[in-house]
Amino acid sequence: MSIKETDREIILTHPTDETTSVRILKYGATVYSWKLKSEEQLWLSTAAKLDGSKPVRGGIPLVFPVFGKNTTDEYLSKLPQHGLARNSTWEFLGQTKENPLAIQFGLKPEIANPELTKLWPMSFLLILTVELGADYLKTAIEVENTSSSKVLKFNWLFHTYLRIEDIEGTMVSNLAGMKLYDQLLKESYVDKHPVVTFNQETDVIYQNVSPERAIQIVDKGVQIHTLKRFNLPDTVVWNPWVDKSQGMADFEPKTGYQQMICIEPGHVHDFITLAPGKKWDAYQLLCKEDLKYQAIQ
Ligand SMILES: O=P(O)(O)OC[C@H]1O[C@@H](O)[C@H](O)[C@@H](O)[C@@H]1O
Repeated sequence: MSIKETDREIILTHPTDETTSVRILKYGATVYSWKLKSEEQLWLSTAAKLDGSKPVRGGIPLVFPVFGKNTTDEYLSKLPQHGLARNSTWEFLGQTKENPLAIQFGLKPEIANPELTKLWPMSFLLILTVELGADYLKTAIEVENTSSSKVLKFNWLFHTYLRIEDIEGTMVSNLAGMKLYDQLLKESYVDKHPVVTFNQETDVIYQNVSPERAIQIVDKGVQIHTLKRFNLPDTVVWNPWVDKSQGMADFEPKTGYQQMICIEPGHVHDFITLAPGKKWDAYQLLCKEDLKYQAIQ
């Protein structure tokens, strides 16, 4: 059977290759494992809580309706960092496609975390589609404003933790020449480096990254992950390095920052505003592709 449902999760196995699978928790609709030909592609902390007591440290947590901690909006500012989608239990809606195999999860205020919807009393419907291909994983989101009178204002982000071998031998290509906001320096500037490399804590938001640019994670000259995006103009690049990892109780092992890099496609630099009854959609696609350096404009 290609789809297995338990109380806490859904496990998809590729119909023609049982070494390719994806596991999704109902809590947060969090993809927490993606094995491609037996090899795990995502990073997951060994101390991650998978019991619904806390957002998952690893995999692909979903960030909605706010990225980070908002301080200005009347309602969004009341929500915890990264919103309410990653700490709500979603409804499993079932299979939508057989080949490639796809399933859906839904979230609406009636079933979302009541402590949080109380703080952000908006009408919305989120549909997450997870599609498992023989050589890719696609996560697609549709947001609908189900209110008949109020505008829905939100951020969206796939908080993707990719597994890598060694952060110091890793680089990220095709972000050069982009404007970024450095969340640590609290400064904006244009990244003039030909590739992104890592030797300290990094927390930056690249803005207006063209969808034509496939973001590639390269380990010692070899492509290990390729990330494609639709309707997600911003890309957050995050690695907590030594001190920040020490401060996160659910980040284990403490040396784990060497084996992970978060490349997070989203719409976070500004808010999406949806008129009553309207829908917005976006996706990220993780795959493998030959190394391709794209021209810097
Ligand atoms: O600890 P959290 O809430 O999961 O956030 C982890 C990180 O998420 C990243 O998206 C942010 O850019 C970082 O600033 C943040 O530290």
